[in-house]
Amino acid sequence: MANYFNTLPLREQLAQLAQCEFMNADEFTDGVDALKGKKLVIVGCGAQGLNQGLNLRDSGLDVSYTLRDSAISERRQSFLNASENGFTVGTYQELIPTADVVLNLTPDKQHTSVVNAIMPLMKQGSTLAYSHGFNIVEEGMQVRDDITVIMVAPKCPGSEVREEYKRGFGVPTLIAVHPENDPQGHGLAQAKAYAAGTGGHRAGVLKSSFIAEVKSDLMGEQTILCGMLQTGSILCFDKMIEKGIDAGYASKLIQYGWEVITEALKYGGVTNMLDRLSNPAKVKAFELSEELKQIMRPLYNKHQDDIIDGTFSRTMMEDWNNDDANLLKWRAETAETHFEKTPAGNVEIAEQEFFDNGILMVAMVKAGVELAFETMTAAGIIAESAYYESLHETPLIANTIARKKLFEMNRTISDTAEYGCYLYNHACLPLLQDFMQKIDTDVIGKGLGEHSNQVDNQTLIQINTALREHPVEKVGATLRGYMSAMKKIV
Ligand SMILES: NC(=O)C1=CN([C@@H]2O[C@H](COP(=O)(O)OP(=O)(O)OC[C@H]3O[C@@H](n4cnc5c(N)ncnc54)[C@H](OP(=O)(O)O)[C@@H]3O)[C@@H](O)[C@H]2O)C=CC1
Ligand SMILES: CC[C@](O)(C(C)=O)C(=O)O
Ligand SMILES: [Mg+2]
Ligand SMILES: [Mg+2]
Repeated sequence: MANYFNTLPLREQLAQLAQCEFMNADEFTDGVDALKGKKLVIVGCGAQGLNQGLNLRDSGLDVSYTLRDSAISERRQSFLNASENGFTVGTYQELIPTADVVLNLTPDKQHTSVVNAIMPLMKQGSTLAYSHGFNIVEEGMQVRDDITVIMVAPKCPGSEVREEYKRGFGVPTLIAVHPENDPQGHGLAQAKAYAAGTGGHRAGVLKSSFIAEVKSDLMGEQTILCGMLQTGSILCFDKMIEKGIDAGYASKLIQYGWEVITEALKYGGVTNMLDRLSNPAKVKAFELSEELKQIMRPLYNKHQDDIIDGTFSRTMMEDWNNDDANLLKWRAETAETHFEKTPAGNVEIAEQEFFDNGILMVAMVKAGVELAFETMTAAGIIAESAYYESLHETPLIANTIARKKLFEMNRTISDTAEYGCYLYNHACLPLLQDFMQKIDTDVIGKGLGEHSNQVDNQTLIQINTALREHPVEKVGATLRGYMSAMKKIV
């Protein structure tokens, strides 16, 4: 199989990268109708599988699960997830031939073998759905001509897909139809109904392409969403220990700090996050983030370039073929970091203190969000999609660190995201070594304290303007506006 993106002529690559359109709420008036009465069979019952299935069933659709034989006979967690929630569970032979739509929600690494196993069993004219386009775009999976191939990709971890649905809302979702596999022309109607069934239509749906989804999703997860938070956690923690800050305090400041800081991002973007700081702290955070952006820009460009030309996927697939040797080694190394091994202390940290004593963390989030957004849009990804993959999803990933540190983040995200996260971390740690030499506890651990509260008017005006004028803030304001308007309707 060849990398599908690399087989396309340049103009087609560019057209598909730029394919992304925010859909109006009135395009979802039919709700789940296109899938009503159809049999949906989900392969895999993990992070996305379980949570999407629960939402789809609550939306009135007929959902069951198929698992590999060993998962059923050994009553593994995926079997328990499905059966204890009252779903029918069966083997591929039992359920795939009955399915109108097969939702492939197994890890990306398994897609080729899973699709090769289920395809011969699939009904004539049925549909194969994905939540990430890696298999189609990077591996060039060829699907039988009579089968429709769609994607419904929630822009968040599986746990949030369910939590938002239970709140009567949903999560922003990207949908697509593979142009090579839409024999009956109903791919879009089915993808819309599937997105509505998960609740995604209440938060905002982007009509996009498999290619745009893959090239933006990989970029977001490797850089700001997971990589930057991992690197930032390790560097900030080690610096505080080096400077004599209590280990329990340092551990708590970071473990919960990302969540508190990025909550401000969720409500009012980078501007609001920096507005939570005093004026001198804001100036400091801005200056640090500008320096960070300059140092890290080549790394962000490299990640995007390697994703676009297929270098990243080739490298990761080599690791797949080597029994995940690197992934497993890097996972074990992460578990051994000082940050990961130091429990959060039993100390009270007030909400504002996370900002005041975490100026460097604020600077890292700002730098990472803006760089990821700038790099994606420079590569042809549309601003709305780049926003979801940089700013929007950062708080959702930060929540996972608050639960159980980097272990929880890397457990919750896909294996593909975890691999890319470590790759970024290994490159970024040495890159920031000199920068970190100059860092002291005024920006991480203790705050600016009683230092002069004076700022230069012109400097402050320039900083506020730069913050508010950044393109991620413009598109963010519009998209957050849609989300809150839609939330009120529910
Ligand atoms: N994690 C996330 O939040 C997000 C994931 N996605 C995408 O969703 C898809 C699913 O990812 P995710 O939910 O993380 O996956 P998980 O790792 O959580 O999936 C695990 C499930 O897949 C099954 N499985 C594993 N290997 C095989 C195999 N060889 N054959 C059959 N079943 C297998 C497991 O069953 P068993 O018990 O047999 O091992 C289990 O039910 C991916 O394409 C991912 O990119 C998209 C957005 C976010
Ligand atoms: C963290 C990245 C993600 O793409 C996601 C949760 O959206 C993944 O692959 O896990
Ligand atoms: Mg994603
Ligand atoms: Mg992903």
